[in-house]
Amino acid sequence: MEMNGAPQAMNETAAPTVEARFRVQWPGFLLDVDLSLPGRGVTALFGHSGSGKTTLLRCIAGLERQGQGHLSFKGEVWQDSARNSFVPTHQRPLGYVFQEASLFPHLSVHKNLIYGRKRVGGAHRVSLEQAIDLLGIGHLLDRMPDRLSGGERQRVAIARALATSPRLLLMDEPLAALDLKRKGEILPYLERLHDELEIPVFYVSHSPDEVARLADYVVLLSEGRVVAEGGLQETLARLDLPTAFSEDAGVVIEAVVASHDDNYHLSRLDFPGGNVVVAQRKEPIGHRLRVRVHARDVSLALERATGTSIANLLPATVVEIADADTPAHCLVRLDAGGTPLIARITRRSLDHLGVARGKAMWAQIKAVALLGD
Ligand SMILES: Nc1ncnc2c1ncn2[C@@H]1O[C@H](COP(=O)(O)OP(=O)(O)OP(=O)(O)O)[C@@H](O)[C@H]1O
Repeated sequence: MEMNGAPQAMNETAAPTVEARFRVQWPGFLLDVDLSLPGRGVTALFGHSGSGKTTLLRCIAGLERQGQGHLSFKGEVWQDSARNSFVPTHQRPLGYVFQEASLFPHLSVHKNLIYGRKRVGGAHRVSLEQAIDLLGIGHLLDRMPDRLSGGERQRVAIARALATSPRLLLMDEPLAALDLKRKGEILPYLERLHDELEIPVFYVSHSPDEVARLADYVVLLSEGRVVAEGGLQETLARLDLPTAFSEDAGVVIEAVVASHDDNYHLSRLDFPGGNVVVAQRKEPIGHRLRVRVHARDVSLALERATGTSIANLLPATVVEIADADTPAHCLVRLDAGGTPLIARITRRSLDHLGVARGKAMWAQIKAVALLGD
């Protein structure tokens, strides 16, 4: 199980306000999508390398003119190929953050930020101070870009994109060029953006961890097509998607810190359908957290086990059984009082326990790992 300070809106799927239809043909590749995306929160564009994530983001930015497309943002039409209308990139109110921060090398951090800001003129929805504060770069303003670490450079690039007061923020694997440690440093800032700004973010990633941590809505792409789209929790719990076959298969639960046990250094996190006890958290009672439960860390029992060191037992009903990545295993989707869980168990256990749809069982969450601490 993994957890982090959570974005708040995981289960709220706002009315679709970004309508995107594109058909772009490259030699040997066709992007063909028809999407209705939420106009708030973080939408992850997720898929393997070459699935078309960047091409889709570039289409939304107006950087791909060839091909057919229709794009409307909150009722404003940015592209309608059938009517030959196309709002050029520089007139679209968007910020774009690339894998590698592209700062002007001859300008200080502060001047880089000001430069981006000048471009938009009047309407400033995000103040410069707010952008600096959100990304924690106040102490870096006088530095030149070549004196920044990779993570700091990327934070400046994100602040610069924000300083342009975008109505839509596009991020193309903003953490891809960073090592694990730097990624860990930047993720909390991205979470803050999510929590504190109203700007919708389209976030390209092929990292299940990043998606679990940041996204509210997920678009799964494969070979230029949309394989699935929907709220994060429902989409991760689907057994018919390639995500279910990966090492990282599992669900995300939104929980609330319910109590702390100072004696044993534990905290209890509540969610619809139950609770889990984890190593003590620093967040106050009432704080919302995202909890990631990997399928490989969930086992099943017929009865509530006693005399075991396993603490986290939840009553759950079997909803669906599907193949897993090896013939020896299968995936079982469970409903724990409204919260979906996936267990990866052996076929032998499946038969042995008589696991079947509708059966009431106990799910045991075996391992607890924390993400983002
Ligand atoms: N300008 C272009 N001309 C020709 N082919 C292109 C062009 N841009 C992208 N492609 C091809 O389109 C396909 C999708 O590429 P895209 O970069 O959108 O995928 P991706 O999912 O973002 O991949 P990655 O995760 O590796 O960045 C790839 O096969 C790529 O080679």
